[in-house]
Amino acid sequence: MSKSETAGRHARARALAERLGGRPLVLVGMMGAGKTTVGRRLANRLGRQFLDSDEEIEKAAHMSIPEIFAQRGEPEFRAGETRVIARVLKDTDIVLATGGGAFVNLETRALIKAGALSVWLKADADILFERVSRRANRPLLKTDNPRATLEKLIADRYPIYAEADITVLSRDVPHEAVASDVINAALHHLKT
Ligand SMILES: Nc1ncnc2c1ncn2[C@@H]1O[C@H](COP(=O)(O)OP(=O)(O)OP(=O)(O)O)[C@@H](O)[C@H]1O
Ligand SMILES: O=C(O)C1=C[C@@H](O)[C@@H](O)[C@H](O)C1
Ligand SMILES: [Mg+2]
Repeated sequence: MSKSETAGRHARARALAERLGGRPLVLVGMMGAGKTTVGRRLANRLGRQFLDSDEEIEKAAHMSIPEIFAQRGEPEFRAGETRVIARVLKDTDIVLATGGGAFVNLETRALIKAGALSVWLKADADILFERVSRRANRPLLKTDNPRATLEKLIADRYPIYAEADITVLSRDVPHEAVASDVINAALHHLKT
């Protein structure tokens, strides 16, 4: 990347940090969309703290997500997710990566919509399936046909994710490039 491209990239990140003011930036979307990996880079570029709701829940429960699902069940996980997101959104100067189901929950979605700029990281089923297949840490996909389960989740959830303020395609390009796409789309959204 040339010096002027790098300078332009820094300038856009600074401009977005200013325009966001005291609003958290929240990434939503399916498991494997890249919310955690892209979110970390985004926070770094914006000079903000990065938080991940899945990690916060694991810390609070002293258990991994698969253990929480197995020992407490999904409803308890969702209740914990809402609590954690309400708590971390009090801190405005953050980038928050949410778990894949967080925005689908009515109460959690209302919390995010009320105070944050929400960004849907969207990817198609082939990309998501390839990415989530790398690690067996998604309890919702522990079914006889994980691909069909993923497609059902996509069909159910995409109309809901579409309620986010902005949609950005999570392409199979370096994470930095997806982070740049988020910055550009957010700047565009906040200008209009
Ligand atoms: N743009 C990308 N190109 C290639 N691989 C990617 C990209 N974004 C994410 N990945 C890979 O996909 C996998 C899942 O990404 P990540 O954990 O960030 O997703 P997530 O949206 O946080 O999922 P979850 O909802 O389960 O937490 C990781 O191995 C990550 O490196
Ligand atoms: O899509 C989902 O509902 C989930 C995604 C993960 O981030 C975790 O929050 C958990 O595995 C549930
Ligand atoms: Mg994640």
